[in-house]
Amino acid sequence: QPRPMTPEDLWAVKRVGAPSVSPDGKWAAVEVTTWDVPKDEGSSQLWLLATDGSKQVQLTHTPGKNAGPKWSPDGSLIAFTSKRAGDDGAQVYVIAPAGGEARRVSDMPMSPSGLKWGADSKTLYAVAWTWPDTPDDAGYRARDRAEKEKKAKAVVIDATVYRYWDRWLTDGKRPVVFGIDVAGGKHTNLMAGCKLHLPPYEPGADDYDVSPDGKELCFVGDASKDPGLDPNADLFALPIGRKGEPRNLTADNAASDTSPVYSPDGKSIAFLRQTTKFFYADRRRLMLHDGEKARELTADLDRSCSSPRWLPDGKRIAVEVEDAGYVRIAFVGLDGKRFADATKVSERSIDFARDVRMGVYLRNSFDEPPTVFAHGPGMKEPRQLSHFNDELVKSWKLGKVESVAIKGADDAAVQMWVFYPPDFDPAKKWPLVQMVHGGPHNGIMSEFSFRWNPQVWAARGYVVGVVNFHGSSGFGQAFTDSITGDYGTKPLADVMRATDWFEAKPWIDKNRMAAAGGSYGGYMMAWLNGHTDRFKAHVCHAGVYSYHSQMASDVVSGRQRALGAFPWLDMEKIDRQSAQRFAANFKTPTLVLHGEKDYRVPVTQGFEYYNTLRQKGVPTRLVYFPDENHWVLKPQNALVWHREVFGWLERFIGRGPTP
Ligand SMILES: CSCC[C@H](NC(C)=O)C(=O)N[C@@H](C)C(=O)N[C@@H](CO)C(=O)O
Repeated sequence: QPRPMTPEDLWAVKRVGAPSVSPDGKWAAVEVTTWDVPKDEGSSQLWLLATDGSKQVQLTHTPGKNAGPKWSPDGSLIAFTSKRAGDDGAQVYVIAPAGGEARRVSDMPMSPSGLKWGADSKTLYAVAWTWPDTPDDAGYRARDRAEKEKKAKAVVIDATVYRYWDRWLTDGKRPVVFGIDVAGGKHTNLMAGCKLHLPPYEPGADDYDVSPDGKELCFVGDASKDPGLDPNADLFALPIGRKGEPRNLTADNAASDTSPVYSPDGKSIAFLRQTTKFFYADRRRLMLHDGEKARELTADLDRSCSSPRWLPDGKRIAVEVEDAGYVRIAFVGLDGKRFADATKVSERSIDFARDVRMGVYLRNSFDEPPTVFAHGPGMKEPRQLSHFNDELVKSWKLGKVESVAIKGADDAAVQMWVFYPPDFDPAKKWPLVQMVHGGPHNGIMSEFSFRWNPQVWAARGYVVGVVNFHGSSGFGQAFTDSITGDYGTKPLADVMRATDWFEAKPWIDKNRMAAAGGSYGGYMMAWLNGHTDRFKAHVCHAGVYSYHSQMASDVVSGRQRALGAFPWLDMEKIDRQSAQRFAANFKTPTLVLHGEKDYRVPVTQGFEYYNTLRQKGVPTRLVYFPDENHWVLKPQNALVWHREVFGWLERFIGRGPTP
């Protein structure tokens, strides 16, 4: 008998990672993560999925994390990272697709990640953090020991960016690319002595590529004087195994150039380009560099591209594109011609078989956790390969999801998702929760969320509205950029107009409406509190309370563009966009939640908001997570989060239809 979905279900889902397909297209390797909630621990194992859909076979059994499988071009091995007995940190392992014992390839003092194979299947490449002045392992180990033995824990900072997300960047280590010999395990820092490094933010396989002949590394680096102050990520080509300086391939562009991938013949490099500085949501264009110059392939596409991947024919490049509520994989020809399916699901992480026409990718939607599918000639429809969650998904009684077009700020068309409770009866009156997304330049696509999952909220008996308000991604660049310099006004108007839309429905109980949001969505909670009393309760997770206080964020450069001014040049402008300015109006009971390791919206923002509400006598409660960052990622904490959030909503707007 199907039943409503619960927060526990989010931890019962087996979380499937990006597939890697065998060259002959017969198998896909994936990482599958399962969670032991009582132990608060995750474990990842590798599985093989037959692309004829006939079977799924577990390949690794060692407890812990076996991560990021990559199939070798000759088909003989699958590389992955794992921390096993005797390893200080994760190392590179290989395993035969037929199974058996995995073999440790690397023995590095650091933990490599972001693996890629060389075209000859003899070399693996990986990202690892090291000190620029410790070229060998002995030097690294000595420095590592010395750092750990230091009694003084004080950190002296003279960099612009010194921490990112939840990691301090003050130990002097920087991410670089290593080459690792698969047979002997010898590792070499390919960037030793070149003075550049990968961006120290979330370095990974997308930040570099190696030419098919193994003679050149192309990596993302930043040669500007102070990349924190004036960022300019560029692509650099560096000879491997011979002397040579890195050559800047994208010096003509002052903004960000990223995600290089060599064409199968090695003659060109596909990559992504932004042209507006200080704007993280600038449209990412798909570019092609022929060794001399670059040209854009998506000039007529008013959408942002990510994750470029060559098709083996060398004539097309696949990119992921957010488009009006869905993530689509678009195939872009070298002449700029494009093709993308218009399915009502989202698709990501495609990998192509080398020797046959076969693409394997992840499909997901609001109703379906990431699931592996294959598509190739002879298949009328994409074929489902993974079945880890079939039974669980079948056990859920999910409500209907609708996409509606409303008139938002300035009467402009704005898209909103509406989630109905599983037992929705339009003859009854239901409480409403407006769930406001973060960013602000994110969009809510039809994807399965493991944190803010609207279906879980709808299952509690709420109608849930999710507005892709002005500023959201996936609706064109002008829409994304339409809140620059005025972060609050249009998104507020959109949420209010969306709430009018709901209020006009006979099935909404106007007296039982609440709003909830995280990060920028949390900003919108405090902003709503200063501007309206129509909601009976708010939930504010990791919210930006004051844009003055965001000077303590890990990312500071760029806010002058977002907010329209540097604070010292127009303090009033920053103040006008800060929710704090409207504190005199605060009346709405608010649950505030925040994590200590949140460097994006520092935890003091949560304290400021909570303390203000408390001093004013507005009902409030603070849920503090000492071991979480901007997001709540641990199962036990996530269950507390949901218990507190749902408890708060129930206290002020109840749940289910009005009796
Ligand atoms: C496209 S992600 C948003 C990035 C944004 N960057 C900066 C420099 O502010 C950001 O981190 N915004 C947060 C305040 C936020 O709203 N985060 C969202 C999205 O990651 C969240 O849901 O956590």
